[in-house]
Amino acid sequence: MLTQTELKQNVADAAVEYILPLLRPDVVLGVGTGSTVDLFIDALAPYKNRLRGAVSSSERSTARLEAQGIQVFDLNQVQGMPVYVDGADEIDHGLNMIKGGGGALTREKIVASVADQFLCIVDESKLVQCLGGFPLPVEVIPMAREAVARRLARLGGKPVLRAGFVTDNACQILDVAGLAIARPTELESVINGIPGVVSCGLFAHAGADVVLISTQDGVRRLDKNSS
Ligand SMILES: O=C(CO)[C@H](O)[C@H](O)COP(=O)(O)O
Repeated sequence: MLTQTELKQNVADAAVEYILPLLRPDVVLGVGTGSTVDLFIDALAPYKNRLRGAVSSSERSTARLEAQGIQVFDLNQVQGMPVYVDGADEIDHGLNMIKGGGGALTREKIVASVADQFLCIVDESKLVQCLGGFPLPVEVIPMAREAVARRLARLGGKPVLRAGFVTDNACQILDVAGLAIARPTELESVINGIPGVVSCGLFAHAGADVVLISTQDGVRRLDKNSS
């Protein structure tokens, strides 16, 4: 029986296999945040001379990339990237995701938006029929926190401040349990439209293009257009 860490290692290795054909000396990769991505960064390190570098979605990943000798570029220095690699807290069969368990959702969404494709890497515990078991992270501007929390409660959620946590954007996170996420695209728009919300952890307007799922029987792949 593989442990969750071993499952994450296997999908990190599979992600490196996936991106190897895309590497060229002028290529910059988009890199997400989290424990699965940490393993991906380490697995990528032996190939660092085959790429120009990376754009990172968090201070955490920047530190890990630089420790592995992979150059990190500011997004403003980069025109585009062939692929963005990141984990998820939940993903459904339509490749809609909940992200932000690590609190990096806003930068993740920004970097992903510049990439040609989003490669999601998860272990099988993250694949769900319907999103919402994992409380939805919502990044808020601190002065709007309580006003946003009231609006989220009116949508049926139970927002809880992530205590002691400050995002890389000097903002706060409300983790919202209890939301019925039958229509993720609509809910993403509604929450993003609340004044004071920086972004919410629903990735439905721009979900994953490909997901690699680590299982006890190996890594399997789902593509957006075939799922
Ligand atoms: O969205 C994220 C960080 O903001 C991560 O991708 C998500 O939390 C999954 O993390 P892990 O790979 O540690 O399970």
